[in-house]
Amino acid sequence: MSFVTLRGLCKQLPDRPLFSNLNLSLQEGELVTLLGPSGCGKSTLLRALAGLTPIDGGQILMAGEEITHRVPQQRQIGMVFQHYALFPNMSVAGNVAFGLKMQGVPEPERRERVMQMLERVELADKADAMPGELSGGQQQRVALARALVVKPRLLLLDEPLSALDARIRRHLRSQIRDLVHKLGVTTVFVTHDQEEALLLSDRIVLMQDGQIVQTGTAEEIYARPVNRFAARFIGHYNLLEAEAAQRLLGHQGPGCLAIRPECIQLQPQAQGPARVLGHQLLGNVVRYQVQWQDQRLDVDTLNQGVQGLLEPGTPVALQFQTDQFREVA
Ligand SMILES: Nc1ncnc2c1ncn2[C@@H]1O[C@H](COP(=O)(O)OP(=O)(O)OP(=O)(O)O)[C@@H](O)[C@H]1O
Repeated sequence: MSFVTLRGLCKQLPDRPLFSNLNLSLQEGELVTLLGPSGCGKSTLLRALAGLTPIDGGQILMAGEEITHRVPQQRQIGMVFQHYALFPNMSVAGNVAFGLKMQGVPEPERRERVMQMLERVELADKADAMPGELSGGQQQRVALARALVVKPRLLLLDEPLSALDARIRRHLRSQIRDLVHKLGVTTVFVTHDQEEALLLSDRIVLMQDGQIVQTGTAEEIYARPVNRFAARFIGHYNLLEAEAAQRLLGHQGPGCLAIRPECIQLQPQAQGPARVLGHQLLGNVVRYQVQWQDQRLDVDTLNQGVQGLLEPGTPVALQFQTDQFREVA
């Protein structure tokens, strides 16, 4: 049975509907990411779950109870935002203890729970520090501890890593994943970063223009995108219209052919039918842009070092892993 259910949610903006009849279920203990481009409605959906944004129709249920009209304080939800929003004049321990104090938890238990949670986020030695003395990543861990210490039924994270640098981001990402799984708290994580969603989620909810385009595990969405948008947004697929797929590859089918960049091999060849246009270094992967007749393709290869790079203008032959072709609407 689902733990959280959004049923027929509607949200009207002054000039247009954002959601109309949006449906989503979350299982207890799962970590779900809302993924989509800027403006698709991720934050509004999260805020509706939290009770911070009123909705114009539909129902929200948690553990079988309707909470649609409950104020945020009555929903037992923990939230972490992109900007840390810690109380600057309170110590780290004071910040984490705040919610427990509000709940009337007595001092000895409060102290014990705060220290336990700070240990879990590896900040026990900073209990007496002030937020201003901490790095961005540390402040975000305090915000996480503050949200979790009250044992929320649902944890909502709105782009919590966006303001951090790449290395800290990676570390904190796996820390969040491990922690929420260990505590078994149902979690919704908003991001526009597909890599973050692929690495974090038990399930991804892919959104576009206020609608859910596809839900599934990282593997499912990556390997079986339902449409062009999903194919571009998640897998960086090359898209060939049916006519081009037939003409160039002899592929018969009514839909658009989606080909992942890593499912094409390049071979330098004097008579090669395609030509390298340029490349981008993505760390251990080199992404080539290749012109093949009227089509421009992205091709990913392993980075074998600078001496192995193909210069712009190099003629190449292309080999395709045809069993990885995917037709999309
Ligand atoms: N109170 C409001 N009044 C008018 N328009 C709003 C309001 N709240 C949100 N919107 C609009 O709704 C759309 C969705 O916004 P939302 O912040 O939910 O998107 P998002 O996917 O979280 O984007 P981002 O990643 O940029 O935050 C945007 O076009 C935004 O301008």
